[in-house]
Amino acid sequence: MACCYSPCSSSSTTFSAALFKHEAHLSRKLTKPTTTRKTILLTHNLPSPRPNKQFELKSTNGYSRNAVPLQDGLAENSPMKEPVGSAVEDGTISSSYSEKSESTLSMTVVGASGDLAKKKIFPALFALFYEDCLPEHFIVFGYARSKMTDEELRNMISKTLTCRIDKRENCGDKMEEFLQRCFYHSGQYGSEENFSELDKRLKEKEGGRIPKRLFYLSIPPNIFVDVVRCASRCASSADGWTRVIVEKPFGRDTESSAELTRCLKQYLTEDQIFRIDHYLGKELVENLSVLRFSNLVFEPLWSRNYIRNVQLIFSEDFGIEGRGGYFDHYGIIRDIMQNHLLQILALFAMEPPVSLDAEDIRNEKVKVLRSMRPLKIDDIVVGQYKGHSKGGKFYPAYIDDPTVPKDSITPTFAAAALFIDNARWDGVPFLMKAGKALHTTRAEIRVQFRHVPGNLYKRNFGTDLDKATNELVIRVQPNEAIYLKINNKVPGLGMRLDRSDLNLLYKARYPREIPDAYERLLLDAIEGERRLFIRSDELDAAWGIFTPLLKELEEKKISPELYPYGSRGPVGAHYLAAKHNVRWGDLSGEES
Ligand SMILES: NC(=O)C1=CN([C@@H]2O[C@H](COP(=O)(O)OP(=O)(O)OC[C@H]3O[C@@H](n4cnc5c(N)ncnc54)[C@H](OP(=O)(O)O)[C@@H]3O)[C@@H](O)[C@H]2O)C=CC1
Ligand SMILES: O=C1O[C@H](COP(=O)(O)O)[C@@H](O)[C@H](O)[C@H]1O
Repeated sequence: MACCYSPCSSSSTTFSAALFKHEAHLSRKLTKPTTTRKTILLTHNLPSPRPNKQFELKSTNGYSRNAVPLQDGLAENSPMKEPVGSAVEDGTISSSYSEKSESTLSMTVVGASGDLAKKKIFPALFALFYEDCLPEHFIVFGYARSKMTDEELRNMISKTLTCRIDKRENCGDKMEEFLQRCFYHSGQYGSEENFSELDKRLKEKEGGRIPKRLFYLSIPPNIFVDVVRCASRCASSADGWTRVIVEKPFGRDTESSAELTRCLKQYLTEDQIFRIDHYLGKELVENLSVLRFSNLVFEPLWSRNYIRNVQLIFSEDFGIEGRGGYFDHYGIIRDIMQNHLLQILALFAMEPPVSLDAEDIRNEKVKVLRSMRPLKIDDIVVGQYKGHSKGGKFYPAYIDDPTVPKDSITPTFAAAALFIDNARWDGVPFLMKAGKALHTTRAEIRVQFRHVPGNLYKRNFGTDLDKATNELVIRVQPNEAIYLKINNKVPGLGMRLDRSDLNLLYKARYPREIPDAYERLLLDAIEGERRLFIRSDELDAAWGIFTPLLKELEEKKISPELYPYGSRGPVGAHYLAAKHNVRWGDLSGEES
């Protein structure tokens, strides 16, 4: 496939040299993990020369925020050879330590006029500001081609900012304060001149403080590399750090993803790249490891010995609604399965990591992904929604959308059976199902346990023993919950058994608003915490599972099974599950 990104430029030797140097440094770092941890502990115990509110915060992995390594890949000419404010191993403090409070955070949302920026990024930044999670000195720049003044940007984003339902004090004042820190610069995505102008404006606002610059690429993927080239050459931080959050899609297959990574790495080092998968920022996905590794009752059951199958289910009750320009080129397998559902699967199935350090966790995720069998055509069912009338209303087919070609065979639904060929999971089907325009909107993990051996109450269950097995449901959204289906005696003199739920319903137990996934992820990127971002080898392993299948589907032009808008999806999904002796938990009729 031809490179869809702009050709890497002539000065790449300089960057490659920097990259080489940095990778050498990184590999030293990776082979000496204890050094990093020692540094963290030392940093923990250091008195802060000046109180800084950042020092009171906790990063999302539970470490003190300043315990998270701030060290990033440094550009060739950067004078910053040690992270600002870091402690060295003998307990001394680097000379620039006291300057830390004199640094400033500059966030540039590239593609600020777009849907994601308005819907998610600006509101998440405001929520962080509202919760006092941003440093004292910060600014937010919007960048896009659309012409807008600072005031017009503020106007635009003010429409989507909200205060937490449970915390409304000073909402208006806080919003105004936040908006005053927001600015806009209009420019082309591939223009170094325009990025130099942005740099100038950033510097004006940074007021001589050490800049920590975060760029969020909220733009179509074909311009990622252009932006990274311009930002790294003309608007990166000379003496602080520069990080780039990259939105999906990270390519369409193994080759294009590797090419994207190769092109990005002409200008950035791996640890400057924050590949976002917003499902990793969701509360219940974040809780998965806590559930597994901090409760004795779950982890011992977490294997082929007790688990019959695992189901990862995503559904939306609306269709593509004008996003066909993007979606038709990718389809549901790339849009949801290869990233969101596979990331959940990796966290679910990985071995216990050595620690909560980003690299320890990501190493385990890579291992489990690499143990997975590449998908075959027999392991998948694809579907596409068709028009349907209900209650006097007509719901259009996928191909009725003006942004979709009339003869499109892009799947809007897929169900797949995946297998992990390792000792823990040998033979356990991991079923995935993802679809648009279905009967409900939901994302959940269902764990179906094996039958109780020699069950004394067998005759109380009738013939369908599957129905009597325990099922653990982790409902990611909506109505976050964790519940365990158990068998219970119905109170009374007889011996009648009943299916009941041990139910942890979040809104009942934790009556406060759950932060949006983007808040957690932005905060982590600001803090340099990489645990919830995708490393390049992880991405490569993920594509390895799906690429052969995606190619075969496209080469053979496999037609999707049509299903009515608002239905439960194609019947083929049931046959696929049945082939592996599985019944979809969400369709059992007793779902909560
Ligand atoms: N929207 C969502 O819910 C989600 C989006 N994403 C990803 O986030 C990124 C941004 O998404 P979204 O905001 O929806 O995208 P948009 O299509 O809204 O694009 C964002 C901005 O990029 C500019 N742009 C759009 N098309 C082009 C083009 N062909 N060439 C150059 N510039 C263009 C426009 O700004 P201007 O014309 O002013 O320059 C636009 O406002 C994408 O990578 C997407 O895949 C990921 C998950 C969910
Ligand atoms: O990444 C994507 O996610 C959304 C669903 O996200 P959610 O947080 O609302 O569940 C999906 O609609 C979109 O197609 C996809 O690109």
